[in-house]
Amino acid sequence: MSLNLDTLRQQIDSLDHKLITLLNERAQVSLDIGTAKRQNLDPQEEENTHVYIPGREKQVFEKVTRLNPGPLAPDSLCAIYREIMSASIALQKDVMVAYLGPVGSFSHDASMKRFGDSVQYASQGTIGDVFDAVERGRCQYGVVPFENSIAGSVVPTLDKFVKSKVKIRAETYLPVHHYLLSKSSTDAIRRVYSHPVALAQCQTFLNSKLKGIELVSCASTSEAAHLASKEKFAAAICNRVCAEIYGLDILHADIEDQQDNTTRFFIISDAWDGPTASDKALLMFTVDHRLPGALCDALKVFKDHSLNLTKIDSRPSLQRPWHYVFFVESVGVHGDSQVMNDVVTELANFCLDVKIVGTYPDQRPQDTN
Ligand SMILES: O=C(O)C(=O)C[C@]1(C(=O)O)C=C[C@@H](O)C=C1
Repeated sequence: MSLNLDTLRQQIDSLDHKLITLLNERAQVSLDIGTAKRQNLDPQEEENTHVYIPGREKQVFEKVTRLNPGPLAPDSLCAIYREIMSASIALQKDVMVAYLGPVGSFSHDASMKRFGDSVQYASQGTIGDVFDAVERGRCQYGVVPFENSIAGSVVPTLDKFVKSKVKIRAETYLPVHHYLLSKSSTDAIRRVYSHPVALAQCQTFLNSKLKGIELVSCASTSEAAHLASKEKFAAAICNRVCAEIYGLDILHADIEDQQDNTTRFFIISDAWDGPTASDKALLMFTVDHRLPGALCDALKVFKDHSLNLTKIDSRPSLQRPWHYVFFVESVGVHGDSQVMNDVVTELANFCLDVKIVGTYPDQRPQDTN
């Protein structure tokens, strides 16, 4: 049977008509949800209402993936739904998201994948600036890198959590692939710019293809691309999108030492959300080092409550020399639950400070569970 192009396009036109009607019906319901969220609140509370609900979004993504009969690829359908919900957020409220810029950084990529195109973004110079933008209320949400699967914890983020009042509302995982971008050819490159963590992730490539070339650290990979675009014999190691943004050519793709290189980001805000089917909680506590076995006792509290730990790290407390703040993330528990309440009470018996830094839906990629 031969297919007629005009007839097929008429079918598409008719389907688009239905889609637009349905999308607007959905948008109207979303507006009503926005009104419901503000019901019975005083003006100050109304201003602080949260329209971004990570647990509900996780549910929607799971549902559309489950319902998808094909031929649309699951990732394509999720990308469409990302934008539908982004528009939905923007209809309910003006939302501003702070990220570590400039445009084209991995933080920018993570933010766009999390919030979509319809919200507004504010590029920040440092991770500290992202925290400050949220803490001072200039942005309702901020996106900060927390840890990388090769390079480990992002120290400036941990240190900011020690001092800041912001809370973690969501987590998101971004596969990280590095590209060598330049205006010149590989042979002519005299200098390579990148973020130190990215340079550390591309050691094998650098040693084989650019041995002995000057490596220059900068604040972000997109800043590196910006610098490389201004110099004739320079290159940057950065995200693919920087090629278009900064007018650079792709010389080498996927140059990271490990192909499953992934960075976990936190979405920070002034409040976390209610429990979902599967949550995590990140706690921070300082143990009194004069008590023998204090750390062991602290960790035993989690064991006693059958809580599985997914992350443990420590940083100097910045308040007392040789006192350490421990970060412990547990899975299968929400920060507002009775279990977490008991854990905090028991920890307080031998820890100097105990704080829940955040609680958020478990978004680990399937293969890391
Ligand atoms: O369910 C909500 O609370 C909504 O605001 C609706 C909706 C959606 O469009 O589905 C929009 C934004 C939220 O982040 C989650 C879901």
